[in-house]
Amino acid sequence: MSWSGWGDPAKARELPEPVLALLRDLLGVRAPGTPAAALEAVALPPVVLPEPVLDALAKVVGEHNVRTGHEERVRHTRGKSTPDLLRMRAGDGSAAPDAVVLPGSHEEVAELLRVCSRERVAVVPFGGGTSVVGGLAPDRTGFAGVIALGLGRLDRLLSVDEESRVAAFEPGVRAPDAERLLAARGLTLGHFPQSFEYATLGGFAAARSSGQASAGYGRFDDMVVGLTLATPAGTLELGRAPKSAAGPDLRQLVLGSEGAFGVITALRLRVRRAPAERRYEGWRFASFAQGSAAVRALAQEGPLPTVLRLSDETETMIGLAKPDEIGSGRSNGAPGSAGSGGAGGSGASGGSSGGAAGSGCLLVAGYEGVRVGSRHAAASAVLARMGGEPLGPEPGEAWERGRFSAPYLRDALLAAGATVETLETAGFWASLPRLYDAVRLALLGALGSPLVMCHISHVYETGASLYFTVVTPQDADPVAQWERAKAAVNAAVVEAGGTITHHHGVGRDHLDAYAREIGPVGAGVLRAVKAELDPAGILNPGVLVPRA
Ligand SMILES: Cc1cc2nc3c(=O)[nH]c(=O)nc-3n(C[C@H](O)[C@H](O)[C@H](O)COP(=O)(O)OP(=O)(O)OC[C@H]3O[C@@H](n4cnc5c(N)ncnc54)[C@H](O)[C@@H]3O)c2cc1C
Repeated sequence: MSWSGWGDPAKARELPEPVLALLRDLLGVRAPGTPAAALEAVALPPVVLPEPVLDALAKVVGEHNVRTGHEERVRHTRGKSTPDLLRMRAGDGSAAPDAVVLPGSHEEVAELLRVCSRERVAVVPFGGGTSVVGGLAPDRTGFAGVIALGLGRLDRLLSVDEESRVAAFEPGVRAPDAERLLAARGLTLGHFPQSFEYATLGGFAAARSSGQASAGYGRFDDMVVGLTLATPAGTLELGRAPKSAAGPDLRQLVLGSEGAFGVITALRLRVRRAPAERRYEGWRFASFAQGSAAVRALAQEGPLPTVLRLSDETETMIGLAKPDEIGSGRSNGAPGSAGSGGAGGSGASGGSSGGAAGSGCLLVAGYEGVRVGSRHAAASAVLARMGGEPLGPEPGEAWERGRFSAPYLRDALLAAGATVETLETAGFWASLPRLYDAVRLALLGALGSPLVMCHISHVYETGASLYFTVVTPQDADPVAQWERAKAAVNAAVVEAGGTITHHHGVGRDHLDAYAREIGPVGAGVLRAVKAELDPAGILNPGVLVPRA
């Protein structure tokens, strides 16, 4: 993983000329961004953890598994939000941990938590490091130091109960490895977030992740049937049965706990048969409102495809649903041109022309697993009844090919002088149009005339999430510029009655808005749980739990 950007450096992407022209002509991006500092030049604070404490940690995990080297600390500094990347590119490593500690078992995690509670060392559970909400940069005030608890050594598939369709994993297993291990038995989790290449199972549970195929496989929290949580107060073992009436479901207290209540050291996950058949395709709707009504009809009346994604007019026009094709020539050239959105041009192979070039909204529907033919036929009838125009397989297959590509564009955009960031929320169907308008207006108010794109890709009978991508020229202080925009959006989401996050989590970036969302009683409940499980307050301080 690139330390100052996203993903495998070998897959880094240059911006093609049409995209540079778009940045110049449409957005007014004039100057390139500051080039990324060299890794050796990142300024880190001195290691303040006293030697005896480092020795005590080494006694638990072995000397080799307590790392204080420059590169190791840089690679465990912050997550992968755009402000995180802007700070890292500028050589600002001020949030670095003093040490990276790598436990190899539940018992070692439990013992580390005891040592750290005693020595007042803050502990940041670190999975794939892909947090986009400031979940890996704790408030170190009052602590003797901070360690990143790297979970990469806890990377085993523990067991598979094929009869119950439950697989047990350690938390540091990355998503591609989980899929590979399950595929060997003909199984799948079906969890494919855009951070798939690097994020871990423990991180998915801790942040209540939701993947691109959530319509078919559910959110990650739907997949978790059991958990083991190491806390300073002892171990919590949860999940004796799929469902239970034995009081409140404490699993829900661990899901989304973002490392603030304990460290997830094992997960038992519902798995499914790997799909034998897959079918992806595109549809065109005249407007986002018309497409939303169609998506709602599928969510409420069924049948739901496995993947369902509706881009608004701007996202369709830019072609973000098919990032692999931006500027590649495969999509008729320039983003914003007819074919790039898939609503009209080249995407029409196998279907009708899709109407006016570049107009309307692209819907991608993917069907996987069993009864693909009959589900496709029934869902297609609903989409056609709701005004959809079939575009054939190409736009859907193009989306599937490029589904993990978009984050690689972000680094090139930052280097070119544009800030690009994503925001997400969710609400009930009846409030969704108001939420959509509120977020867009907040962004326009804060940033002037940014490019704002949106899609719906997680749907429920009662509502859906809205996922925005924003591109704007960087000013002299792009971090402060983005923080102003983010504060405006957070306020607008709360005001419009949406939730502050559908799947990215709370971290530090959403903490104030989250406190408003749950109110003083809710915040008090979280503080009480934290006080019980983590009396010394060492676990990810400043993340998730609102201060009194
Ligand atoms: C380019 C990009 C695309 C993304 N796309 C999606 C998407 O499509 N859907 C989505 O849901 N999210 C997405 N995310 C957000 C992110 O990938 C998720 O939040 C993911 O769940 C984080 O997993 P991780 O292993 O990287 O966790 P980390 O980033 O390492 O940690 C996240 C939080 O969980 C805590 N934590 C991690 N592991 C444990 C553990 N074992 N026990 C207790 N606490 C733990 C950490 O302390 C932190 O607070 C994206 C992020 C990026 C950068």
